[in-house]
Amino acid sequence: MIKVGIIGSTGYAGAELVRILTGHKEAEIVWYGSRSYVDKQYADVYRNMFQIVDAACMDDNMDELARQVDVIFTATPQGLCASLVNEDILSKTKIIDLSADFRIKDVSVYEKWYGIEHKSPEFINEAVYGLCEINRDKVKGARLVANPGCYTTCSILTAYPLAKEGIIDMSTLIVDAKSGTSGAGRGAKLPNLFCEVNENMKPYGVATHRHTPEIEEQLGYASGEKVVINFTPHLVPMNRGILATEYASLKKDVTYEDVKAIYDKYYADEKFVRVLKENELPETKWVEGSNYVDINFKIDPRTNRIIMMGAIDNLVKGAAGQAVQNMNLMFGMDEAEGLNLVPMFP
Ligand SMILES: NC(=O)C1=CN([C@@H]2O[C@H](COP(=O)(O)OP(=O)(O)OC[C@H]3O[C@@H](n4cnc5c(N)ncnc54)[C@H](OP(=O)(O)O)[C@@H]3O)[C@@H](O)[C@H]2O)C=CC1
Ligand SMILES: CC(=O)N[C@@H](CCC(=O)OP(=O)(O)O)C(=O)O
Repeated sequence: MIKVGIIGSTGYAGAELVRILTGHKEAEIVWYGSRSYVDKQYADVYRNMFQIVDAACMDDNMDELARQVDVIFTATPQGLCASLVNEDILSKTKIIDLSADFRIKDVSVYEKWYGIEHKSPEFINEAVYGLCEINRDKVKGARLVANPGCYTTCSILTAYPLAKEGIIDMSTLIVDAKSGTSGAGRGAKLPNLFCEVNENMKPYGVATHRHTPEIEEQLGYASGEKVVINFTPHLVPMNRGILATEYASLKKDVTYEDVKAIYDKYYADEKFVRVLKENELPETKWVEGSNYVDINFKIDPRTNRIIMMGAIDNLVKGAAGQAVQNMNLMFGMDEAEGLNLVPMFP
């Protein structure tokens, strides 16, 4: 049994980790980390866990945690993991960080977009960007995994095969994405109150959202060129789900069959990526509660553009599910263990 500690177990991403790991055959949570609920029963913080989790929340003592567990998930605000990690801790345990601290290789880019000083830049190079479908082999040997962001997971996986095969003009790429409100976490924030979100749809972070450089960096590796995109996120009145719609000009004359063959080349054997049938478009409802990414595309011959679409559950493939997928790879377990979550409907 792998012993697991979660720092930030009381946030939305942490709670999703608890839900998924509760059903994992080879992992056991021994540390429910919290800042605000120390000594309180976890099942009193999240009552869906009544009679399922019998443990109290514990202080975020990283040194003690590193001695006790095989892997630590940090599901905490930006900057926290970077302020805790050091060589001693990494020599005792592995870390999967759900925040952005180790996702961006250029520390000055991180500091500019996040507006904070990076406290342990010496570990950035070592960290593996944990997008399993793309970096599987590197994840297997990692001590420190940077779990990708929710918008980024969806946006990158949706465009990756076409960027990699060079059939789209990367300078024309536009990513328009919508997220449910759980993406913003459990902390009370005025823009996320019921009356502000319900019956409403709003863009935010336009031209400034911190996921922009993460998408640009990863699609830059795929295409082999510097990528600069427009990324526009929107908040929509749903609990969970991300839908990314991406537009790019085609560099070649291609048919539906050509593009489908490219997606199949990369994803036909991927358990968690479902390239849909022709004319069936991704919807957040069909992936809710699961680790799937649903992807499809449409060629628009009038504009010579391709429209790529992807849907995920932000808390599962966009956070906790992907983190568990990374853990499975790091410990040589079945990559899908704990993740055989059938999407819920309605
Ligand atoms: N929500 C999502 O869909 C996604 C989130 N993420 C990332 O996951 C991380 C967690 O996000 P999310 O769960 O949404 O956020 P929440 O606000 O819901 O939870 C934050 C968690 O961090 C803990 N925490 C806050 N401040 C501190 C601190 N100074 N020291 C220790 N613990 C602290 C909180 O503890 P307590 O409540 O006990 O005070 C809580 O458990 C973030 O980095 C986020 O960007 C990534 C992908 C998707
Ligand atoms: C709806 C909403 O507010 N979503 C969050 C993204 C959550 C996420 O993936 O965040 P990290 O990259 O920090 O891990 C946001 O836009 O900031």
